Amino acid sequence: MAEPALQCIRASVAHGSRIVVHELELTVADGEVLALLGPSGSGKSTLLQAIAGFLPAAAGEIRLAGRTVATPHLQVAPEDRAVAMVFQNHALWPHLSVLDTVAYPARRRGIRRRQARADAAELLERLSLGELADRRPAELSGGEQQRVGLARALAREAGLYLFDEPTAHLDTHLRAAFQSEAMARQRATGAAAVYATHDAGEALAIADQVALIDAGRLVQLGPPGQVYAEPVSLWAARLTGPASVISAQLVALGNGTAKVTVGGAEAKVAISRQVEEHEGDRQLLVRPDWTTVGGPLPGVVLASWFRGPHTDHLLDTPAGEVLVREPGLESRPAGSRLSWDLRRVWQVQLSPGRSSRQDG
Ligand SMILES: Nc1ncnc2c1ncn2[C@@H]1O[C@H](COP(=O)(O)OP(=O)(O)OP(=O)(O)O)[C@@H](O)[C@H]1O
Repeated sequence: MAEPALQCIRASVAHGSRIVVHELELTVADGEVLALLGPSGSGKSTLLQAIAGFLPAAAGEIRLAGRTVATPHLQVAPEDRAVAMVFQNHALWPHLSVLDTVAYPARRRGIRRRQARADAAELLERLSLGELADRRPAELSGGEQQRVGLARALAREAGLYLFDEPTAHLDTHLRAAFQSEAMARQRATGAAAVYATHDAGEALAIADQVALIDAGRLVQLGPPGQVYAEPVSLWAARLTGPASVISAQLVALGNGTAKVTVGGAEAKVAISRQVEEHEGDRQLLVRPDWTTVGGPLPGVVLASWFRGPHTDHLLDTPAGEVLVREPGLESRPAGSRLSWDLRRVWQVQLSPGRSSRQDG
């Protein structure tokens, strides 16, 4: 079997004498995308810098394609690691046109000038940068410079791409274009990727595995659907999306279903096996997309937010406040009654997580 693209084995990383990444265990298979999701200051960039070779490992080991590149006694130079680091901000060479900037990685690989420029032009088109091809960095806006830097990073060939919040300053549509281009490249080349972000939607959309990082420690690791539906703590639940916690009675009915009682009314919900083991009066996690408007449960509208594809209503219910979701634009006046239904719940550990920091 092929060696994993990346293995962090109890890897710790420090800035000076301060350890900021603690004994991290991670494996990224060939072709896999791992999202590092954590609040600002949780250590995402620090970990990427250690993987890229800009920072040493304070403890443990980092392997790339089976080769040890970092231990406390070894630090293989960045240029000798087959990784491409994609930052938020890239320094561009002032004398090169956008086209030649993006053609540069291919030229370095020995590809002929005409071919390299043709490939670069195609990549620029796909990233909606075609019109800038002849300009120099001084003639670009800050956001355009950033996108050219991203294009140049994508033009590199590597076994592992490291993305450090690459879309943080991009407009929504450019963000989507960059994400789809980055993922298409990564799939086409069979490379693996580690993608650091504090945007849960982005992490869940692009990743095969999501690692939740809090204060330099791994809190949860799993496929997007699992970290979203089965967060290990309230902190993990809030990091991965909107969540309400209700106090309600839960009785398991078998076959992954249960009855939840709210103010004397009942809803039949889906549960995972872990929830079944804990039936009785519970603190239950409810995602807005696990609810529908209309149904057996009572509530009164406290506030509503139109979000484009859907409207979220905050309801006061006998089980506590719940965010309920309805497709489209629906105005429901504050104080009006709104019945609702519940399709799924998750038993949540109410400890906020390892750190006292909540949402960064
Ligand atoms: N060059 C540095 N010297 C000293 N401490 C640093 C340095 N860079 C980062 N730190 C500290 O290390 C910790 C982790 O920072 P890091 O930049 O890795 O977090 P992050 O998750 O990438 O945050 P962000 O999302 O804001 O980029 C923070 O406490 C930060 O203050």
